[in-house]
Amino acid sequence: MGSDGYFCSKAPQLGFATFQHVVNSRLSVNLRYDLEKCSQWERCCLSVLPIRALAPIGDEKKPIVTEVESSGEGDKVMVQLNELKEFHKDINLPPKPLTANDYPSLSDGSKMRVAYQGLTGAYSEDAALKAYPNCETVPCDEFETTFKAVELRLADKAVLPIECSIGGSIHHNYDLLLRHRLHIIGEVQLKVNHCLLALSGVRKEELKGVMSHPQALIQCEMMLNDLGVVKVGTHDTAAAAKIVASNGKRDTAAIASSRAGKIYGLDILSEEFQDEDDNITRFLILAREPIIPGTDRPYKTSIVFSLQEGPGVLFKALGVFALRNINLSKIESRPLKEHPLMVVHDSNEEMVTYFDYLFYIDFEASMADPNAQYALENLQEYARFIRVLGCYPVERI
Ligand SMILES: O=C(O)C(=O)C[C@]1(C(=O)O)C=C[C@@H](O)C=C1
Repeated sequence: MGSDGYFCSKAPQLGFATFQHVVNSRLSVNLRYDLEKCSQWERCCLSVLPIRALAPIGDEKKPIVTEVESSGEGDKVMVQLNELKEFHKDINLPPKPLTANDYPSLSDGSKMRVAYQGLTGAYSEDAALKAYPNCETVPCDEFETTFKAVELRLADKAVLPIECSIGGSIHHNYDLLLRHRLHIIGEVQLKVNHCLLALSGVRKEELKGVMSHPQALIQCEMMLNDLGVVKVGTHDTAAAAKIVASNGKRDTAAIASSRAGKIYGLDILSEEFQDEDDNITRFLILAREPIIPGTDRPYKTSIVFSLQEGPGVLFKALGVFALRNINLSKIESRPLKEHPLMVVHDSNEEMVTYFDYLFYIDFEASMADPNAQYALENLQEYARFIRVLGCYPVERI
């Protein structure tokens, strides 16, 4: 066994399952699970886990810190090609291992470090602060860096935008959820009110260009077309505000939040600049450990699966939820990159190829609910692979 992970062999007829935990290809812990004593939810996981362990999906490699240095490019985490280039603020020292005291209490969010993509003033930081008002936010260079920051214990949680009510799904982040092993432990629905920001005294008529994150540019597309300006994409909305503030150009504005305007000293030319009044972005909160699902309040479960070949398999797969009256709140498909083509034989034994997909589904039920467990057991009949990405309380806006 070459890589880290859980490996499971199941012997339900004997009443137990064996787990082997392999770390750094060396350390191995064997766990014998007594099926009689397992709750239904645990048993359901046992049956889903082997599929997950065997599925050759995603990048199994864990990031390795090979270098720690300060790039002096501001306070952002950049972990590239398995290298930690810089961690937050001004530390030049390697990250110190966390002790039990470093673990924050979940009750008030104090001391918790939450990684997000962007500069200070980005909407993702607003989402982090909405979820954990007293947290320390950790700005990161890329979305993938937020995952690595949590994996490397430089942050406790990551906040990741996953879909916008105007622009739709953020596909790259769906791919990252599968490539990494973090768990979804919550969601944040954030009302996004864009402002058109410029240097003091600038009028709209003077503008030739507007900068922002591509999602924000999409959300304000009609307004920008009316202005007749050139749209320029930036890493995040706060970065656009920072560039406009620091380059001193009076013909360029930024789309960002009013908070970003204050931070970077820009004037607001227009508020609620988005094309639709109701502009909501949904963020996921990710952590190294899953939360224990409950039934005390409405919960949502996010899964990803790929399907066996055959007619109507997707219909049957979705049927396992409909049959149990479980509502689906989201479905997204992504190409199965390692095996993009599915080869099947038709009735004349001719070879036919289809694109092959991963399906991401959010369903409105808790994994503590037997109904949801039966649905997943049933789904296994049609799936080649299933992974539970997380079960978490539903956030209503
Ligand atoms: O650029 C930011 O401020 C972000 O937090 C990213 C992001 C996104 O990726 O959708 C978040 C919310 C808004 O929809 C626009 C941009």
